[in-house]
Amino acid sequence: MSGADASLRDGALGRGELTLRREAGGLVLAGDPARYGKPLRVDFVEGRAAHRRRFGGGRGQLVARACGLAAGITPSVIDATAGLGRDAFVLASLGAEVLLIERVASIHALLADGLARAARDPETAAIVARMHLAHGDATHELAALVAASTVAPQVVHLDPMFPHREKSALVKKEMRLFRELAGNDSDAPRLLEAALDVATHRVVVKRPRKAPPIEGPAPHHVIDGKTSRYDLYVHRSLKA
Ligand SMILES: C[S@@+](CC[C@H](N)C(=O)[O-])C[C@H]1O[C@@H](n2cnc3c(N)ncnc32)[C@H](O)[C@@H]1O
Repeated sequence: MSGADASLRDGALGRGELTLRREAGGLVLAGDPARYGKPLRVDFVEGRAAHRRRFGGGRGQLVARACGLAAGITPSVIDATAGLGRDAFVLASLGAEVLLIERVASIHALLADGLARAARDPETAAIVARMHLAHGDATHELAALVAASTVAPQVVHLDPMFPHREKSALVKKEMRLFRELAGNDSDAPRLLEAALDVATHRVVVKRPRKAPPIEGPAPHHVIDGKTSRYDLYVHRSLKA
């Protein structure tokens, strides 16, 4: 699906297979549970995000190392494939200013709702104050979206969708819902080009461990994790 089709990406909503509705705990995206599993919502206050914030391993976490967070170094980051904001929240928890860009309107709406709820909670308010959300297609508008924000593009973080990246049935259902909305992000090579143009220091790309790098220039470094890895494209080193 090309970036020009971004307005069609919420097609599953248009076909009535998925609905976006407000519940007591916030905005949820829901469909037939047999096909899509549990409704999707963004929650930075409780659950997985809270657990990771409290016990997650700080700057030793894969995403933090890939983005260059180290003792005395906290770069600003553009997360050009924001999704549910999990990676961005980890980076913001560690002190980074992050611009999150998401092109799918319903996913952007879930994120905006999750950020607004987290802004009202004393435990997460300071963290989400560092998270700045934009709606747009980073493949086509990255330079303009970055220029309109206050976040410097020292590091651009990319995590495009990749087919069959997770094994468990539970995650597969969540991924199915996501894929219905986002497609396979087949324009990732052009997104990488756009990211390399705006990043002042590095572009980092999250991939499933065994997947090939995104088509284009070869990464300079690779950081391997248990299930995923990061390909690093380095313009210049980050300094304290
Ligand atoms: C695998 S998910 C990212 C998950 C995210 N890293 C997280 O921690 O929740 C990929 C997301 O990037 C979005 N996306 C992909 N290409 C994009 C682009 N060119 N501009 C904006 N968003 C994009 C997709 O719509 C999808 O929501």
